[in-house]
Amino acid sequence: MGSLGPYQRKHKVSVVGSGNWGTAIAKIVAENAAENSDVFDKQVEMWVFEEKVEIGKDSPHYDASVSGPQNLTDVINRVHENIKYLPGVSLPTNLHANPSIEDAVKDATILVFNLPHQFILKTCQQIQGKILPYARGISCIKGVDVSEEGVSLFSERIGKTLGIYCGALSGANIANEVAREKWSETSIAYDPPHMDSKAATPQRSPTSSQVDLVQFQHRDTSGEISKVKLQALPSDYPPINHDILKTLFHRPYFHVRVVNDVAGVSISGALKNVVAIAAGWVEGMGWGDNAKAAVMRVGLMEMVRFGDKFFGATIDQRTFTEESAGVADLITSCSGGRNHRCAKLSVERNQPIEEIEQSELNGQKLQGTLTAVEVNSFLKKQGLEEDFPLFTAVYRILKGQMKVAEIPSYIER
Ligand SMILES: NC(=O)C1=CN([C@@H]2O[C@H](COP(=O)(O)OP(=O)(O)OC[C@H]3O[C@@H](n4cnc5c(N)ncnc54)[C@H](O)[C@@H]3O)[C@@H](O)[C@H]2O)C=CC1
Ligand SMILES: O=C(CO)COP(=O)(O)O
Repeated sequence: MGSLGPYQRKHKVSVVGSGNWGTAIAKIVAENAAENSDVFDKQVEMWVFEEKVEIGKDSPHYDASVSGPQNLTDVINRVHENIKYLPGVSLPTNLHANPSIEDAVKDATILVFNLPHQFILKTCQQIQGKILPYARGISCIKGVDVSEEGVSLFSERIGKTLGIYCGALSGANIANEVAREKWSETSIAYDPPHMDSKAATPQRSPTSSQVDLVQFQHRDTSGEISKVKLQALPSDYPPINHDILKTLFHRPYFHVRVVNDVAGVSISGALKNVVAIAAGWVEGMGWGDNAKAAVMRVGLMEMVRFGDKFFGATIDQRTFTEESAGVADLITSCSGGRNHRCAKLSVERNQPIEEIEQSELNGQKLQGTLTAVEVNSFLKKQGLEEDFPLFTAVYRILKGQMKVAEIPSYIER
């Protein structure tokens, strides 16, 4: 992409998270930052939750002069590979692994959040008041923030916690495939309040101190309406809009469609993980593809019903069928995802899925197990468990209150 116009400042991009998907997305944005150095600062920061790693003698990265466990960040910056969470994939040299979250985010105008959902709110609290007030975010997290009281989108929780606008990215994107540059599609949802489109004209008067009070569109089922002071992006930066997000995320092997439906993109990404667990169990039973297709059919219906019931006013139902974040993600997750794989192994080995997660994933985290429990606590409080029989069955099987063999009769009721 060529120059975006007469802007004097470049966007600085930071990725918060460095797991399997966190690192794959960081690779993508670092590649694009390097290729679009008129718009983006070349160096991309990636915050790493620091830990020690050992490099075995049989590894190509073994260095006899360095003995014992090493910091993961030091290893990533030395060998340009995340040997723990994305082994075997070379990372661009302009991607910098940073163990300090405050340092990693302090100058960023675009923050990409990519962590297992259980860690995101605590992580955001660590950087409250320490980011640029006019930064914008994209959440790649597949989960929803659910409590007995209500369901809210992580993009909105991040936005509220940090006082910024945050969109969402989700799609049929098994990280190991994307990182190896096998073609896939994704959906980015970005629909900031009108002030950002006004900021698209560099002629406008505005300074970094301009503050607009913006009422965020309410998508929280608890009924809470939040007002967030959203600061306009200074006009010497290229506007953060659909075009620039495409420039940042689209690769020849990673095709991006940018839409406005943040709720639809987020909800489908979260709920498909619950369905993928059921699909894995059914496959583990040796019941075959027809059975798995039945679980996926019912699961998709429940995803759509959930979105309609709790986010009806704001969601675009077409997202579930027309965007990568919908049915395409459901299909890939029920074939090659970790939730599916661990659930399948748990039936085959007659072992709890948490034990399989521990033994098979080397620190990566399942999202479907936690989401199933969180969604159930909300549905139970609403008296709606029976309206979502597959989600309820997944919860009950996880809790040992039902058996996988009961799924067919339970979801038919
Ligand atoms: N892996 C995949 O294929 C895809 C994952 N996603 C979604 O992306 C999100 C992030 O997933 P992954 O990057 O795959 O993570 P992951 O499953 O690889 O999780 C490991 C990450 O969690 C971090 N971590 C562990 N304890 C932590 C703590 N206390 N605080 C902060 N971080 C901690 C680890 O340092 C590591 O970076 C999830 O919501 C997932 O559903 C989305 C698309 C594809
Ligand atoms: O979201 C994914 C693919 O789009 C990956 O799903 P898993 O977390 O089950 O691997």
